[in-house]
Amino acid sequence: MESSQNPADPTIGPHHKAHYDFQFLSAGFQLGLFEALEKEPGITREDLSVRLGLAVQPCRILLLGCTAMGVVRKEGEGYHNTPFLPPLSALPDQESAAYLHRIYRAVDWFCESLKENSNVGLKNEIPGTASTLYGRLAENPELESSFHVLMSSISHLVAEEIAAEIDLSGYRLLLDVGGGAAMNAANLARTWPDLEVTIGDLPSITSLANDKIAELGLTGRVRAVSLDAFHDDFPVGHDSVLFAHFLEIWSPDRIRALLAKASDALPPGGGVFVVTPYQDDRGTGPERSAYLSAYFHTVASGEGMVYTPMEYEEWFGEAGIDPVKRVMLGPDTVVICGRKR
Ligand SMILES: C[S@@+](CC[C@H](N)C(=O)[O-])C[C@H]1O[C@@H](n2cnc3c(N)ncnc32)[C@H](O)[C@@H]1O
Repeated sequence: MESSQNPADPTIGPHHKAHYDFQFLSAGFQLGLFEALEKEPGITREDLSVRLGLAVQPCRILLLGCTAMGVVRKEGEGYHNTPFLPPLSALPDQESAAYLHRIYRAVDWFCESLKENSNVGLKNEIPGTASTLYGRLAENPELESSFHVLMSSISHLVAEEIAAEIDLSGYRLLLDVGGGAAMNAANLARTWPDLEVTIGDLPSITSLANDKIAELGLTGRVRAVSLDAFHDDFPVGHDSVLFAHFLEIWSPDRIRALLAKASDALPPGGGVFVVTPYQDDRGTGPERSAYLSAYFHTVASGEGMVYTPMEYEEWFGEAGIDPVKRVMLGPDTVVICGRKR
């Protein structure tokens, strides 16, 4: 039996109270509790209530929940973060926490989204008229910038591994479709000194990406251009295409169309690399594939989910791309590598 089918505690117990745990964590981030404890370890409850702008009793309730969960520790009268927190606090700075809070609210519409087969969470919680999260972000510049801060911090966790594990030694010009704020492009360009990278992303992102590229001193080898992957032709002349954290946003039909477009734009032997969250081929997990699928369906697009490597390999075949290998990056991310016939 695969581990994803065999959770440590198979009872419903921890799950039916999970909304409380989540609220303690979410409030801790939003109110700056963990940041305050990082700056002033051992601070007392009374001082914390002043720092966080909370009345004494609400602050006490927050601390009770966080210590009960084990994310905060009390020693004498002072409070400390525990080692359970850093993987989380590494992600949400205040800006990202504000963004995540919106997403948490939107995911509350999961059941309605399943019934309507549509991203009801996006429609009800993120202002704007576009049908996808990315379109609505373009309508909300502050939210868009928070999204990219957060996305970069998530991509950062695997970006170095991607650069270490994907062999681009045979390629000179990579097209990074939906490349966002250049996290992967920058790492790949640093790893492969002969490589040039074109990031194709929505117009609202390109100047953000180009500023980042300039800041990293990579202008000349990395550039961002405006590309709507569905409606524009892919720029010509590239010998490899990267889809990182991109294809899973979309439906199988749209993924097939994107892979066909990539294949058409490449010469024979051209490389195709899909970096995506991992779902095992039997469709049983891991957990992160389930969470992210709920997110894509309820918020991001209403049409995507985390697919299995086997599905990508079939879609590669239909597009005239031979699957070459799968590379796991930790337990939750896979790179599916292919070569155009
Ligand atoms: C989940 S982010 C991934 C960013 C980056 N590849 C990474 O791994 O960090 C998805 C990206 O797709 C872009 N995007 C969404 N719709 C797009 C479209 N139609 N054409 C091109 N890019 C698009 C978004 O702006 C965003 O930067």
